[in-house]
Amino acid sequence: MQNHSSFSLKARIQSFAFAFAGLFQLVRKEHNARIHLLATAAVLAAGLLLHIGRADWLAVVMATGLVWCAEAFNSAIEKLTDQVSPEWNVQAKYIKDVAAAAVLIAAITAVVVACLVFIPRLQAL
Ligand SMILES: Nc1ncnc2c1ncn2[C@@H]1O[C@H](COP(=O)(O)OP(=O)(O)OP(=O)(O)O)[C@@H](O)[C@H]1O
Repeated sequence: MQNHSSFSLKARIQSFAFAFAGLFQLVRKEHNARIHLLATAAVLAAGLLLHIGRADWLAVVMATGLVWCAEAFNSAIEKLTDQVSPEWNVQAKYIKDVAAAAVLIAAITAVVVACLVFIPRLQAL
């Protein structure tokens, strides 16, 4: 824990370092994150190959970021729940299922965006 009374550039830079370490841990430990990494690489490659436009890139980047955010929060909530309630508990089940639903919603959104962006491009080939 740090003293938050005064602004410190060093502390801000350290916060970024912690956040990047969290991202690294997410990819290293969470199997779903590796699937997201593959999907992100595939979508970026498809965007470059199919020369999608600026508005399409905006949608693709937003949808991809949404999935990564949801996965990061879901993983953190899972770990926190395991810490607070290691035994089977109906509330723990609810919390984990709803957190997982956030990833599902984000993933469905990303699939819809990918269909809207890429299907017309593929049809035009
Ligand atoms: N302590 C618990 N109490 C009640 N149900 C739980 C508990 N832990 C897990 N569950 C149930 O099992 C499901 C899977 O939980 P788990 O923590 O294994 O996540 P997961 O979806 O397998 O995530 P990942 O594959 O990323 O590890 C939860 O969505 C929930 O329904």
